[in-house]
Amino acid sequence: MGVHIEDLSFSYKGTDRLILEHLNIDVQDGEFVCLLGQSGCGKSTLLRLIAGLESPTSGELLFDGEPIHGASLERGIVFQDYGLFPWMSAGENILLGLTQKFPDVDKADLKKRVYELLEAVGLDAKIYRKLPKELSGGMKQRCAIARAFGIDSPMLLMDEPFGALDAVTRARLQDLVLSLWGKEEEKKTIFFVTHDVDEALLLSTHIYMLGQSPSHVILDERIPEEHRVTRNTQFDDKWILDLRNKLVMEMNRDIACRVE
Ligand SMILES: Nc1ncnc2c1ncn2[C@@H]1O[C@H](COP(=O)(O)OP(=O)(O)OP(=O)(O)O)[C@@H](O)[C@H]1O
Repeated sequence: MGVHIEDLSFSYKGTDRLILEHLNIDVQDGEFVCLLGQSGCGKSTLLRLIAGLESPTSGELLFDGEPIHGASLERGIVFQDYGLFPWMSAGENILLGLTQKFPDVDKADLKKRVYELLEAVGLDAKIYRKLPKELSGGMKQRCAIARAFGIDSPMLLMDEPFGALDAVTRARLQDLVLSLWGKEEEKKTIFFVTHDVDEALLLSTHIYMLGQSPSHVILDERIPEEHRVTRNTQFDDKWILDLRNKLVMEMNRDIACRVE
């Protein structure tokens, strides 16, 4: 489902510092959107607004044409720190999400679905009974992704989900999310926060770069289907390389503005 943001400004309650100012965003159903920008520029804040955890100070924020009022299972969230309850097993964490979303479905059927989801994210059935502390970071994030895709929200908000992972695990999970997103007939709309230009170019169909203080959109780039790249072709496409240079230059310019 699409998101339309018009002239949005935002300050956290009890403060008068503007974090976001005159922000405009237009995202269509099924797009994979990456939010790029320097640390502290307001990417997570924007995600919290779309999640319904904060409300705009002024301006318009519409989800599927309607204003957002509070959090909803229509918009799943995946955090960098996995967001798993430490006292529940991995399987129970995934099951909890399914029970909340599908309260009328038989528990045994939901449990079966948890095993299917574990398999879909490349985890052994034995993981069901493990506590999060017994799992590696990559395994925990696979569980969080299984939970998010299991809930089957039309929109997924991912806040630097791979930021704490090593490069190899990160690459595997990028491929996993892309393949889960790509194989769905009705694709989820994904908002994915990252600092990493190459990650954004690999994953997204649409990139927004946010500038700092207060944050606003400094670049809005859609990646046409014919220029979608894979890990192996990432550096072959001239159009993508030009876009990469543009993104890196804008990011550097934004850092320089801040330093001066
Ligand atoms: N609850 C809060 N109350 C007041 N200010 C906040 C709150 N949360 C974040 N901020 C401020 O809002 C600004 C934007 O923070 P935000 O976490 O959205 O940035 P970010 O781009 O996601 O950063 P990073 O990439 O480092 O995660 C920062 O200056 C931060 O200090």
